[in-house]
Amino acid sequence: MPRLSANLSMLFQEYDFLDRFDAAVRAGFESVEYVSPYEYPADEIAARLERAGLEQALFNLPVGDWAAGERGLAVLPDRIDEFRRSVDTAAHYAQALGCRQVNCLAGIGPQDIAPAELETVFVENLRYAAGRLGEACIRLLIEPINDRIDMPGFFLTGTRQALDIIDKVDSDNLFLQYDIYHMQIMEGDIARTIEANLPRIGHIQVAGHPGRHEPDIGEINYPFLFDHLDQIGYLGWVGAEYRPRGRTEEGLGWMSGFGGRAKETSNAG
Ligand SMILES: O=C(O)C(=O)[C@H](O)CO
Ligand SMILES: [Mg+2]
Repeated sequence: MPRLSANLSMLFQEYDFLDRFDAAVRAGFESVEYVSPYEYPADEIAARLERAGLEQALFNLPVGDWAAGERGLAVLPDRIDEFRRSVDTAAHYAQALGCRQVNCLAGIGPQDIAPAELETVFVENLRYAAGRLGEACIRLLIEPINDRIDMPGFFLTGTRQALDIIDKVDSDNLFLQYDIYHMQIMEGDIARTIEANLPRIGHIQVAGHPGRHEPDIGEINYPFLFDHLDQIGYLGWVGAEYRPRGRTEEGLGWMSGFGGRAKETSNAG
């Protein structure tokens, strides 16, 4: 069974944000992740992590004005200075939280700017950020996200596109964040894609589809995929990034259930 990280932007919303850390460890998670730590002082979050004995698996670079619909700054030609400052902010938080990797959301590009121009901005921003974060021993990740349901207009939507961009950036500090839920919607072929790109994958996330609920609801065979991750030697975190159907604690049966079911699968084979 891979090591699990609780995504506190989606799980445990029954609690105030800072109380979600204790809830996560009570439920059996070893680490946490979330969209944004920046609303809280870094030392306050660090104290919650330490008290709970949790690792900080990941968070995002500042994403812009989320409530206004922004989903990252990295492709926006008129926000390059802000993007660069945001990298410093993320490095400060990552160091305070002992976090070894951060995810850069590409963003939603203005419709009147050609994709090729957005990509040029993205590549240059990523090259800057990968270098700056590398100096602090923090890995940079990019995550393709589905633009069919969750983020219409999002710039980065597929594995091939992400790997091409990583190649163009040409840094040894830029990795893929592979969110199985998004990639099931956009392209499928999950197990083979992960295996083929294992050294380039820095983080994996899970949710059921359709609905983005618990991983044991829907069409994706997570018992098989978790077993596969163990067999191919994936050593990173698997982030539980889903919208619980009810109270978070009541839907956590998958955490123990998958270990047993995955073992049965391999015994049967
Ligand atoms: O939406 C997702 O899948 C993400 O992981 C983004 O980084 C938002 O947290
Ligand atoms: Mg994700």
